[in-house]
Amino acid sequence: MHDFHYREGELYCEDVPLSRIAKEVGTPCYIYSHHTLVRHFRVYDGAFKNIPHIVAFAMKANSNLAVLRLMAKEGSGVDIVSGGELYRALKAGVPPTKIVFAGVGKKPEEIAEALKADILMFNVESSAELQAINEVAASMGVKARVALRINPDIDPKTHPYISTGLKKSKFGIAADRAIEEFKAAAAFSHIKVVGLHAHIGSQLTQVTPFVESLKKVLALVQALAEQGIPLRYINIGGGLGITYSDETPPEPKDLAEAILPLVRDLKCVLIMEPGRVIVGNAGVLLTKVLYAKDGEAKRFLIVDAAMNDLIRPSLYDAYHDIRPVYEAAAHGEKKTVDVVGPVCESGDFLAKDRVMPALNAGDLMAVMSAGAYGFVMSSNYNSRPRVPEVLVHEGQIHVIRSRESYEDLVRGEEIPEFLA
Ligand SMILES: Cc1ncc(COP(=O)(O)O)c(C=O)c1O
Ligand SMILES: N[C@@H](CCCC[NH3+])C(=O)O
Repeated sequence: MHDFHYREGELYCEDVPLSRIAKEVGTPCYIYSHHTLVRHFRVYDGAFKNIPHIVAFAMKANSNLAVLRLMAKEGSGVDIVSGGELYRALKAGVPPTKIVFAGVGKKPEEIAEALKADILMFNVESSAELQAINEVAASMGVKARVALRINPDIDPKTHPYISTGLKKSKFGIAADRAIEEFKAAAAFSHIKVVGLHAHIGSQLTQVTPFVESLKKVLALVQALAEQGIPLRYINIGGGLGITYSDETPPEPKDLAEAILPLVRDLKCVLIMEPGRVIVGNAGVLLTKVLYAKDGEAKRFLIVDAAMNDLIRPSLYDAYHDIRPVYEAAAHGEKKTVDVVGPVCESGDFLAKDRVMPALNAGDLMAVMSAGAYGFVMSSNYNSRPRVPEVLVHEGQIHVIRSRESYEDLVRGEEIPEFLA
C-alpha cells in the first residue's frame, strides 16, 4: 500500500495528508488512491498481455461510479451479479461487450435488461436458469450468449464463507454433469453456448487451487470440442488474495506464469474476474476515536466507524491493520485494545485484542485494506447515514459519494393514511 505512507510523521494518501481529508470531508470516510487503482489494474492486465484476454473487474468488490469509470478507461470490463450492477456499469461507461453476468438467482427482468444491453454473456449457474434465459431471449427475439459455470469441486483453502467451488456450494453446475448440461444448452433455440466459467473462491493465497481448477476446466473444454461444442471463452473467475496482515499471496504475474502454459495453444479468449486484488489495498476507512474506555478486562477505543460501515471483521473475523494518522502515536506505548463502533451489538468491532498504540479521544486512525468489500457491504443499521467515498488524484480530494443525510435515511418510507 505504498500510496498510503507516512511523510513527515503523518499518514498520506498519495500527496494528500489524511488529516486534510478529515478536516474537509469529516470522518468516517472511505479514501481511495487513484494511482493505486490504476497501477493494480495495469499490473493484472499486463501479466496476461501475451494472450487474448478480458479483465472483467468484479464490481461487487467496489461499485462506485468513479471507480468503474476509471476501470473502463483502463480497458476493463466488469463481472456483474445483478440488474443494479448492470445499471451502474452502463452508467459508468463500461462497454457491454466486456460485461459478463454471474449469480445463481437472475430474475427474468434482469435477464431482459442484460439482453437489451447486449452484454457479452451470462455465466449460467443451473439448468433452470438456462431455461429461463432461453424463454426471455425467445420473447425478445434474440439469442443469448452463455457460458456455463461449472463447480470444479476444488478446495480454495480460504474462509468457508467465501469458498464457492466446493461440491456443497450453491454455485455452478457439478463438473460431472457439465457435458450433459452443455449438450442441453446447445439444443436451446435462443441460446448460444460460447464459454465455460469457474470461480472457486475469494482471498486465495496459493496458485495451486487455480491451476487444479483450470485443469478440470480444460479437460471439459477438450471433451466438449470432441462432442462438436467448441468454446470461444474460458473464464477462470477472480479470487486472487491480498495482504491484510502477513499473507503472501501470489502476484498476478505468478498466476499468469502458472496458467499461460496451459491455455496458450487454445484458440480461446481468457476472461478473468479479479475484484479484491485490484481495489482492496487501494482504499482505507478513516475514522476518529470518540472515547477511550478502560473496562474491567480490557481497554476499548470507541471510534466513529462501525460494523455497518465495514462489516468484514464482524462477519468473517477478518483482520484489518489499523494505523494512527500521526506516526508519533505509532511509536508510543502500546496496549491491548478492542476497537469498537457505536452500534448496539457486541459483534460491532473493527479489531479485537489488538496490541496497538494507546490512542485517545480525537485521534485519527486508518483502517487499512478497506477498498474491497468495504463501502459496498455497508448498511444503515442503527440509522447511521452511510459514509462518503473520496478519490485522491494528483493532490486533489474528490468526493465521489457524499455523506448520506437524515433525509436520505427515510427516503422512500411512508406513514400510511390510517396512521395519520
Ligand atoms: C463469480 C465471481 N467472480 C469474481 C469474484 C471476485 O472475487 P475476488 O474479489 O476475490 O477477486 C467473485 C467473488 O468471489 C465471484 O463470485
Ligand atoms: N465479501 C467477501 C468476499 C465475497 C466474494 C464474493 N464472491 C469479503 O469481504 O471477503
